[in-house]
Amino acid sequence: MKILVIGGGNMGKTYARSLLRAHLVNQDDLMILERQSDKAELLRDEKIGTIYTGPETCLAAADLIILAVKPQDSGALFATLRPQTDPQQVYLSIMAGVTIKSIQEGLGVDKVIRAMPNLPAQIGLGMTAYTASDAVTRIELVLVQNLLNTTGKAIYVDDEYSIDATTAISGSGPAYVLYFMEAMIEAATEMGFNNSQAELLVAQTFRGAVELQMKNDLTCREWIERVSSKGGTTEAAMNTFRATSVFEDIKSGARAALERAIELGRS
Ligand SMILES: NC(=O)C1=CN([C@@H]2O[C@H](COP(=O)(O)OP(=O)(O)OC[C@H]3O[C@@H](n4cnc5c(N)ncnc54)[C@H](O)[C@@H]3O)[C@@H](O)[C@H]2O)C=CC1
Ligand SMILES: O=C(O)[C@@H]1CCC=N1
Repeated sequence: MKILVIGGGNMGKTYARSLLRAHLVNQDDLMILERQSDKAELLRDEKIGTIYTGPETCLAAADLIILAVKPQDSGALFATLRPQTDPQQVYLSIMAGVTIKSIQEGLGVDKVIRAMPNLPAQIGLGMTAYTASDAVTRIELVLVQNLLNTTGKAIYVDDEYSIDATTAISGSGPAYVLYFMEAMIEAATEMGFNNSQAELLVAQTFRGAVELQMKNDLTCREWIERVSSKGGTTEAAMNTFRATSVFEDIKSGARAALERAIELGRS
C-alpha cells in the first residue's frame, strides 16, 4: 500500500514519521507532497519517504492520501487534485472544520475519513477522534485505525459534530494546558526560581497531576480536595481562582474553538 501525505508541516511530518517508526509503511511506499520548495528540501534531508512539490506523479500512485494542509488551503488543493483522483483511493483528512461532504465534492471521491488528532501525536501521546463516510469499507477503516493508533489513542465517533467538538477539546487543548503552564512558570520565576528550575517544577507538577487523574478513579474535584488542607495554601489559591471567572473563561475558550471549527466547515 502506498501512502501520500499532503502538507509537510507539523502534522504531516508527524504522520510520516509515526508510520515509518511503526513499520506500517516503508520509505519506498511513503510519499510527501509539500508545495513550498524550501520546506520540501528540508524534508528530503530527513529521509521520510519521497518528497514531491506537485501532485502530477505522486497522487495517482497512492492508495491512501492524508490531507494535512490548513483548512484555508483546502479549496485550492482540491482544485489541483480533482482531475487525477481515483474513486478507489481512501482520503484521510485531519483538517479542522472541513466536512466529509466538502471533501467528497471537492475531490470527486467517496471514501473519506475525517480525523482530529493533536500535536502530542509527535511523541506518540496524541488523542484522535475519527469518523468515516459510508463508502469506506470495514477493512479500510481498520487500516486507518491502525495508522492513527501509531500516534497515540484514537476513538471512533458517529458524527462530524463530535469531530468539531474534539477539535475544541483535545485538538486545540494542548495550547490551553500550555497556557496554564506558562502562567505558572511566570509565577515561579517571579518568586525567584531561574527559568529551568521553574520549567521543571511546573512540568513535573502537570505530569504528576495528569498521571494521578488517569490512573485512579477519583474526579478532578476529589483530587483537588486531597491536595487542599483546611486553612492551607491550596485553599488560598483555589479561593482566589473561584473568586474570578477563570473556570468559565476556560469553557468559553473551548466553545469559541468549537464555533470556529463549525465556521471553517462553512467557508
Ligand atoms: N497543529 C496542530 O496542533 C493540529 C493541526 N491540525 C490540522 O492539521 C492541518 C495541518 O496543520 P499544521 O501541520 O499545523 O500546518 P502547517 O502550516 O505546519 O503545515 C501545512 C503544510 O501544508 C503545505 N501546503 C499548503 N497547501 C498545499 C498544497 N496545495 N500542496 C502541498 N502542500 C501544501 C504548507 O506549505 C505547509 O507546509 C490543519 O488543517 C490543521 O487544522 C489538526 C490537529 C492538530
Ligand atoms: O488551531 C487549529 O485550527 C488546529 C486544529 C486543532 C489544533 N490546531
